[in-house]
Amino acid sequence: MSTVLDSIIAGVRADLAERKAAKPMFFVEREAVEAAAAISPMERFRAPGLAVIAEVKRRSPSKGDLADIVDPAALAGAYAEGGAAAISVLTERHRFNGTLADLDAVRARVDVPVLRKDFMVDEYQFFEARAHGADIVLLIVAALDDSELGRFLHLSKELGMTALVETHTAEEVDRALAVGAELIGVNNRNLKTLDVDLATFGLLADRIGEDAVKVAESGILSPADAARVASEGADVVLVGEALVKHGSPTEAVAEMIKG
Ligand SMILES: O=C(O)c1ccccc1NCC(=O)[C@H](O)[C@H](O)COP(=O)(O)O
Repeated sequence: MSTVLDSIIAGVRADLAERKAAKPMFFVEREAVEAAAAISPMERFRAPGLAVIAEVKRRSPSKGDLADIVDPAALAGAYAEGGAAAISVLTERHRFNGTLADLDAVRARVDVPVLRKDFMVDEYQFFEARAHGADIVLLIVAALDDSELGRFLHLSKELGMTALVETHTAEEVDRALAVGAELIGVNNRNLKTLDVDLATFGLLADRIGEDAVKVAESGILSPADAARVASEGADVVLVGEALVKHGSPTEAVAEMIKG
């Protein structure tokens, strides 16, 4: 049976085919090599205290329209002012109303690392991410086989980027560890059903162990939720909805950090 994730990826592949036709790989590879070097988020993520990856998120398959973000750079600047350790920018068009132009605008505004949050299924997207200034890319274990996972992790590193390897089950955590992921996310949202269960992070955190940096993703709606996952071992939280709907993004990030 086809899942939400399958249908998102079908749209991503169709868009990708258009971009590849408009700008062949050779040109994107050159732009990636010429881009300013990527910034590693790992030192900040490993530092004491909870780090926040603050997301620029207009809409989502689970919640529909969330916020009318006309100036993503201003939002990212406000997040950085509140102490965000990194900014996540959704660049998928059909379900999230994001663009690569959002990534460009955010990259130009902030000095903290920037995550290109998309559904990465093809080498081209990694060169493209780097060409547009991304420092971090997302690898969703549920969307990739082991060979793709290993290849894309390696390619991310070769381009100087850090891969956030996203899991949702014990088996996916084991697959992430097997390819040597150093930054592992547990998504509290099941991308096949869109159900959110904040307990997911706590159930999987121990399995990740102490070597990898642990990121709790999705469904963190309040500082109390952030404090909960931090107490369960999260080094980092990735937050979208709660920040874009808060009204004062700088304060919202600062409150999440305090927990
Ligand atoms: O947000 C969704 O509905 C969604 C559905 C299908 C695939 C991915 C989806 N979201 C991407 C994310 O990972 C979240 O934007 C991110 O973790 C922040 O989540 P939240 O704080 O709950 O907005």
